[in-house]
Amino acid sequence: MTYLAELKQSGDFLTITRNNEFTLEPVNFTLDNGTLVEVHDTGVIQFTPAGETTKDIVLSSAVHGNETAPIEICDELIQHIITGKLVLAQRVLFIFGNPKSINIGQRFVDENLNRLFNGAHNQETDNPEKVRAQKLEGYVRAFFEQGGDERYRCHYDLHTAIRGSKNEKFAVYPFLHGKPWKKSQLQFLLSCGVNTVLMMRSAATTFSYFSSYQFGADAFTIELGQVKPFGENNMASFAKTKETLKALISQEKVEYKEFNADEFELFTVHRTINRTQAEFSFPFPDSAENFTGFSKGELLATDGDKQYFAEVEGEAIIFPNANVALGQRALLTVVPLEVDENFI
Ligand SMILES: O=C(O)CCC(=O)N[C@@H](CCC(=O)O)C(=O)O
Ligand SMILES: [Zn+2]
Repeated sequence: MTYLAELKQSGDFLTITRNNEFTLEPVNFTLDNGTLVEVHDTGVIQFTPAGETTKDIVLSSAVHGNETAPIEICDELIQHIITGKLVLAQRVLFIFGNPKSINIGQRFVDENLNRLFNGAHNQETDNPEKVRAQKLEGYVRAFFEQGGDERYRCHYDLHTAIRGSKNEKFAVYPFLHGKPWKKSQLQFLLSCGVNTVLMMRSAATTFSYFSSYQFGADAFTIELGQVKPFGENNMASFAKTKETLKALISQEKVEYKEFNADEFELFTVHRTINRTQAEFSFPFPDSAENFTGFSKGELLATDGDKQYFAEVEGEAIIFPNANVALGQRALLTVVPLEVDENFI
């Protein structure tokens, strides 16, 4: 096996993944501490500690290849696990989503991988991202099903945003179909340095929605800052996230501080604006940050002949992107949300 010795010695699964953009022969081996290591495919590595575990945890990064900070965080965790510096107490599946897009330093190669989950890859024409989405769904399904449905499940899909954000770190809570939002998850996020959460109001084809909807996992898309090339991330700004993730995977039980609504900024989606026309534009510059609020009546976007104006005072913009494919989300707008009986 060509890469096995290298993996055992360095733990550098990221480089092995980058050197094998589309496939990698599966291998497995056991660490001195008894943890079983299983490489299922390029970018997909599973760890099963020898002792009793209670949680099945998925940590994904590189669903967008140019979002390097999450890749660096997961790379370090994987290396520490394989070299024995970090001893796991829980089952963990790490995923580097789109290896080729890491290598070309782009969000995606042919198509945005994070619009292809929950079956959305089942379209007539194939491309590598559709194939990958289908395979990743299979690995996540096998991982959760192998654990069994009595166990605790979570999936944190780590990203960085294209624009700067007034609230630097924030998370997207996928639509729960009426189930309550969990304060304990907000406490986990706060411990990661994330105090801002957007509650989605509809089904999606994102990776986090897939794990939430199909497997009842506590799942989030977590935006950890702004996109930067490798080597340009200020890793100090990710220290809390890294420590919290380490604790999650290496401890039997983690205690977070008591919930206090005042420590959070919560938002709910007001609406989604899709690009339907080739001529699509925003009236604000690329420097306009996520969470910038608009006054009622101000122009938000122009899609062909249709203009969208802010419907409520303070309607704030998230993920504006005029370059998305036709039919895709070009902008989310959000409004504040108070903690009420829908939180448990
Ligand atoms: O900054 C941007 O415009 C996009 C950052 C990003 O990749 N965000 C995710 C959010 C996924 C979700 O809605 O849960 C995405 O657009 O895929
Ligand atoms: Zn992303």
